[in-house]
Amino acid sequence: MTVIVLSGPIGAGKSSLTSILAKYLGTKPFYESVDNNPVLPLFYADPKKYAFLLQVFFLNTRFRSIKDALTDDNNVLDRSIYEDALFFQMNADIGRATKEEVDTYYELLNNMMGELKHMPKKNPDLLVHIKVSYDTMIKRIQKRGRPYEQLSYDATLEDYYKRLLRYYKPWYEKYDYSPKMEIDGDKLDFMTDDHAREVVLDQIVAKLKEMGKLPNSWDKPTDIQIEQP
Ligand SMILES: Nc1ncnc2c1ncn2[C@@H]1O[C@H](COP(=O)(O)OP(=O)(O)OP(=O)(O)O)[C@@H](O)[C@H]1O
Ligand SMILES: Nc1nc(=O)c2ncn([C@H]3C[C@H](O)[C@@H](CO)O3)c2[nH]1
Repeated sequence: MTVIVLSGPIGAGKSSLTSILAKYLGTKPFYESVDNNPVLPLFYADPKKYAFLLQVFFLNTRFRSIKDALTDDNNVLDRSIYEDALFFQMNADIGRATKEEVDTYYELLNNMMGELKHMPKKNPDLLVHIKVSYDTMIKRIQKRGRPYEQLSYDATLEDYYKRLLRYYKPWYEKYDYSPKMEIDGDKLDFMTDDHAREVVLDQIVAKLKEMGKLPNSWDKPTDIQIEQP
């Protein structure tokens, strides 16, 4: 059983790479709740009011996914519980949560992380982090087109996104729940460039091999269908 988690800023390409990887490795993809998330549009309209509620929503869905993913089978998750505190801490730092909300959040998070220690598998096998610059992030956010994420919807999102990128660097450096590797999301256009996609998949397979974590049943597929969103 092999569990891979993706990480990276908004629009970095996590869902896209999750789908590609799941097809390539023949594993099961788990996606973050976005289009079926009733709190996300409320948060972008009024971040101060909804930051805590959104975080509890995500924490709950991420906890369910990682619990399922660590229980059986080979899985790929497009973002995991390990990035949850990064988002909430950043929102708290810019005044979007009260002290009571911050304290309650961290108690809940610690409680949930404690539960993972009792799972058949305690940690993922590999974290694949997609690193992107601000320019790439914005291009991808525009390409995907969720209205409430656009700078035209709220000009203060520029600061929010730039800040998010600053929080990711130390977060990735500190992450130690599993082995990790970084993909250059600026250079490797794995959605439209076949060669770039092969480079990315080769890098991930090489890392899994080196760790002895490539599923035994795996055969390199000759072709995989890429769904353009
Ligand atoms: N490497 C890439 N090259 C070119 N386009 C990409 C790449 N990665 C993602 N995209 C495009 O950028 C957009 C955002 O990608 P995706 O939804 O996978 O990001 P994400 O990291 O899952 O975002 P979020 O954090 O918001 O869930 C999509 O339109 C996708 O097709
Ligand atoms: N505040 C906040 N906390 C989170 O844990 C979190 N995780 C994701 N998101 C937002 C980013 C994208 O708009 C969209 C898809 O990733 O959801 C979050 N927002």
